Order: sequence, then structure tokens, then C-alpha cells
Amino acid sequence: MPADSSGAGRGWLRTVLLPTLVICALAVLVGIQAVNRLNEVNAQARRDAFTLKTSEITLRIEERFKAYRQVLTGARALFHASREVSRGEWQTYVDALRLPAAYPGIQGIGFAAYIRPAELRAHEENIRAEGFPDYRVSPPGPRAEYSAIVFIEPFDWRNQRAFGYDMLAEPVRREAMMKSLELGLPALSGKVRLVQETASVPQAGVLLYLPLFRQDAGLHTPGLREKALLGWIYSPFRMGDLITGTLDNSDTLVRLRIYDGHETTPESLLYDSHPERPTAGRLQDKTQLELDSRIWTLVFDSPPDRGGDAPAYLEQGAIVLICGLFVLLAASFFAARNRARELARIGASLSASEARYSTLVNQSFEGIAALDAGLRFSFANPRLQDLLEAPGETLIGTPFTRFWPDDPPRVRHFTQRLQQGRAGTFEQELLTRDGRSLTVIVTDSPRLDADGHLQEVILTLTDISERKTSEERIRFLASHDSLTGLANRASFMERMGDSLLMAQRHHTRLALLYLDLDHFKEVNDTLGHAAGDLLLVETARRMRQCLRASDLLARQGGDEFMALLHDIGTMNEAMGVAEKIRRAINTPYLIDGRECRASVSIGIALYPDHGLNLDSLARQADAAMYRAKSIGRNSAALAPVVTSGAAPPDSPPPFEP
Ligand SMILES: Nc1nc2c(ncn2[C@@H]2O[C@H](COP(=O)(O)OP(=O)(O)OP(=O)(O)O)[C@@H](O)[C@H]2O)c(=O)[nH]1
Repeated sequence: MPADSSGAGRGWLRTVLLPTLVICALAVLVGIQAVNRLNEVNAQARRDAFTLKTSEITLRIEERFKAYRQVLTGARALFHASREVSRGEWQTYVDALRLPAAYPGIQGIGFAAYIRPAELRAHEENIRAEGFPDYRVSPPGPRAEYSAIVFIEPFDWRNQRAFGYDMLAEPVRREAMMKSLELGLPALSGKVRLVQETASVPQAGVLLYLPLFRQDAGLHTPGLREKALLGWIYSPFRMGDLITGTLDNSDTLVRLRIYDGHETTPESLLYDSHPERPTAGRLQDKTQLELDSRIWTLVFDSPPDRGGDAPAYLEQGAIVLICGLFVLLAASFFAARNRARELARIGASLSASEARYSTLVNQSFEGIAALDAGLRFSFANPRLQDLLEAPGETLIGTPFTRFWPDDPPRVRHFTQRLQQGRAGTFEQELLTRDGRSLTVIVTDSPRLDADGHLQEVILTLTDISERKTSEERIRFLASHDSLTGLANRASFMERMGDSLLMAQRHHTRLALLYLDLDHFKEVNDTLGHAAGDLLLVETARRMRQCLRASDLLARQGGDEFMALLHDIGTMNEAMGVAEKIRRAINTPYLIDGRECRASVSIGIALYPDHGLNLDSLARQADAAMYRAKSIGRNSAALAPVVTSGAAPPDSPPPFEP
């Protein structure tokens, strides 16, 4: 992996993944806490609702018994009101109570008379005399005391099964009856099978007894109460009917089991609302209810779980979803923040880079420009504007080649090369807006689009005008005399070599002139060196004027000059040119406002008359010049004619002015 991509990867881990994982972990913790808390709250709410429901049911059973007790108390009042209660009155009273509708579960209201053994026979005869010839107290057999159900309304077939039944003969009933007698209060029996019970699935039964005493008897001791006892007003209850009638629809979801006493054994089970439920509910409540001297244990079980608590799971799911969304939001937030930071960093880097390049471009000593696809300026840095002497606003949109000298083939080649996307570097002469010429090195870099079309060209222009001038100057100085501008000796000799070759080929005559100013030292000494220079320049100019354009003139050094005359016909012709020069030099000068005079001594050597090569001709001309000096200066002298190897024409004597 490249270093920068691994660096970017580490940055992403640090700025996006890590904080997202932290948020994720926090979200999971918070989510777990929230789910746990929600579960606790839900469980507590269920517990509270369950407890409320069980309290409600307990209270309802208690209230129901209060009402039944009231019924018995009402019946006792009937006895007290009419000293002797007839069977008809009893029936009327019970009918008025509308038992099935108003008191569900109650099997009837009865009266069981208390019978001492001595009264048993009379009792049975009295009842038989009322129209029940088969009446007898059951079960039969001698006992210490008897009771017998004499009234039981409604007197239907079921209750008639209990008619004459001695409840004292049965221990459970007896216990309740004796308890009520002992206390003088209502007493509830334990679990019994009612005499009236005939169902194949019998319900457990209980009976509620209220003792009835003679009205005017003292009752403050058990003995007095026993003496005054007439019997018991009582009600038999079928537990199933009793409790089912007590509960409403919402109660039936709860499993209620009622046990007689403190034990919760199958034997003591009085009622089970849902015997089909094998297991205990998630919530269970147990409470003890004291009802008329009897303890009932009520066991409540919550409804069984049916695939969980849907609303709670929905809420937990919502919390998990919110946590997930929170994590996603956090991840996208950190990623977006990272992207924004990266963009800001790139933006800052681009700005810095742009500022850097802008400075470089604007301060560059090179001309820098951008051209559009039509090779028109779209940008030009200040240096280029200076070079072309054109401000930016006039430059933008102007074709680059407009600054070129008229050269259509060169412009065409340049354009084609760039359109092909080929970069190049070349030297180009430019004409500024003001017409000044300058030489630049152009480096171009074209940029093509994906389809290969030219989009832009970046140009760099380096002004080499000064360098070119210097080079030309150096080249010039290498071959010329700097004071007079004439060719120097080396250059002269080189060109003279060429001239000799031409003369050989074309059989023409050349004349080499050595010219030395006379007494030039005195000029320097009297007028000064600068004046001497001016005189040298002027003498050189006058010499040049005396020559044809094709003739060569050079300064050998000091006050010595050389001239090469081409196509010389005769020696006199050469002498004529020398004389012309002599006279021109001898014409007075005005140097620094002062008139002065000069003269020159000239030696002449002809090709091929006086020599066939450079050296011999130079020697001959030099010697002739010294001869001219020696004969008095301000004159020209011809070299002596050489007889061998040359074709000497006429050989004139030294020329005298
Ligand atoms: N002003 C000036 N003087 C120069 C230059 N080059 C050489 N000279 C002087 O020119 C003089 C040349 O002297 P010569 O040729 O030796 O002697 P002359 O005085 O000309 O006398 P003759 O040649 O014998 O007539 C010297 O005094 C040099 O110093 C120059 O470039 N400028």
C-alpha cells in the first residue's frame, strides 16, 4: 500500500471508525440499560396490576360474603318479628330475595332446627303433620342431639334432598354450627359435599350458619346460648357457582384457587378457576381471607405467557432501532466531519499552492502566459506584459502570433504542432506593440482534452535580446577593431586569403596597401590620447570613403592600417587609390575645436606582381611602406617587382606626390 493511502486509512480509523465504535458501545450500553429499565418498569407495572387485580377479587369475595351474611341476618329478623315462622312465610321471604339473580352461587336459605333427643319424635310427627308423611330426621340412629333441616327454599327437587338432614351428624358442618353457637355469630364451614350435589363433576361446597336463639333469653355465656338455641339459619354454597358469580370477565384471566384453611393441598381445594392450567403463572400472589371464623387461602396466578409481551418487545425493538439509528447518525456525522476537514485541508492547501504559484508567476523574470484553443492570450504575467509593452487588458484575446514578424509558414508549423499536442522550445523574434524587436526563447506546453482537442497552452518566454546583442558584440570584437570599427588584422588576413583564392581562380590582380600615419606620436603628445583616438577614427573613416565597398580595410594596431583592393587592373590604378587616400588623410582636421593636420605613408604590394601568398605580399607592402617613410613620409611607394614566379606587369617607380 502506498504511504499516503495508508496514512489516509489511519486517519479514517482515528477520525471516523474509532469515535463511531465508542458511540456504538455507548449506545449499546445505554440501550441495554434502557431495555433493562423498561423490562423492570414493565414487570413492576404487571406486578402492580396483578396485585391490584388480586386485591379487587379478594375484596369482591369479601363483599359478597358480607351480603350473604346480611341475607341470613334478615332471615333471623323474620323469626324475631313473627315468633312462629310458617313454611309459607319462609318461602315468601326467600322468593322476595330473588336468589339466582341477586345472590349467585347461593343454593338456598334454610333453617335447621335444634332438636334434643326427647323432642325428636314430636318433631318428626309435627313435620309429617304438615303434609310430609315420609319425613324423618336423617341419618337415622340415636345421637346426643339432633338438628334437622325443616325449611330450605327454594324447595326444589335438589333442596328437597336435604329436607330433614341432620347436619350435626356430619363433623365438618357440626364444627361450623357449634362455632356459630359458641360465638353467637355467623360461622362458615369447611369443605363439604353438599347433600344437594348431584353433578357428575361435583363442586366443593361450604355452608354459612347463623344461630337462632329464643328472643327473650340471655345469651352472654355459651351455656345460656345453648339453652336458648332454636336452630340455625344457614345457606349452602356451591363454590364454583359462588366464585364464578363473584368474578367479572377481566378477573377470569387470573387463575384463582381457594383453599380451606392455611394448607394448599388438593384435599383443601375449594375452588380452581382454571384447573386446566398445569403450571403456575409468571406472577403469583397468595393471600388469606378470614370469613366468618374461617380462613381461606387465596392463590392467584397471572395469565400464562403467550409468546411474550408484545408491547414490551415492541418498545425494546424501538429502543434497539433508535440506538442503531443513533450509531448510523454518529457514523455519518463523523464521516461528514472528516470529509469537511479533509476538504478544508485540501482547500487551504490549494489556496496556499495557488498563492505560491501566483507569486511565482507574477514575480517571475520569465514571461508566462496561457493561450486558449485559438492560441489567444487568456493570461499573461506582468513580466510578459512588460516584454510585449502591452497591458494585460489589451493582451487578453490577442493571438500570440500577432507579435511575430510576418512569417506564415512558421506560424502554421507552430499552430499544427500545438494542435498535435507536441511541446517545443524555440527561439523567436517578437515585435512589441511599439514595434521594438526582441528575441525570446519560447517553451510551450499544450494540453489536449480526452478527445485530443487542444484546450490550452502554457507558454514561458525568456528574453534573450541582451544576450544576443552581447554575443554579436563579442563576435564583432573578435573580428573588428573596437576603436574604429574596422576589421582587425586577423579578420583581414582571413578574408584576404579568400580574396587570393578568388584572384587565383579568376586571374585578377589584387593590391595590398600598408598605411601608417606619420608622426602620430606627436598628435598624442600635443593634443592628448583621446584626441589621438578621434583622429584615428576620422582617418579610418576617410580611408573607407576612398575605397569601393568590395575593398577590405582593417586597422592593424596603433596608427597602422591595411587595405585590399580587388580587381586592380594596373599598378597605376593602385597608386591612384593610394594617392586618393593620402590626400584625404592630409586634409586638415578639427579635433576638439582645434585644427590639426595628419599625413600617411603608404606601401603597396600587388598580387601576383609582388607576391603570391599572404606573407610575401604583407612583407612587400610593409617594406614599401617603410620606403615611403624613408623618402619623407606623406607618400606612397610600390614594392619592388619580383621577377621569378610572377608575371610582372609594368614596374613603376615609387610614387611621389
Ligand atoms: N591615441 C592613440 N595613440 C596610439 C594608439 N595606438 C598607438 N598609438 C600611438 O601611436 C604612436 C605610433 O607611433 P609610431 O608609429 O611608432 O611613430 P610615429 O610617431 O607615427 O612616427 P613615424 O611612424 O615614424 O612617422 C605611438 O606613440 C603610440 O603610442 C591608439 O589606439 N590611440
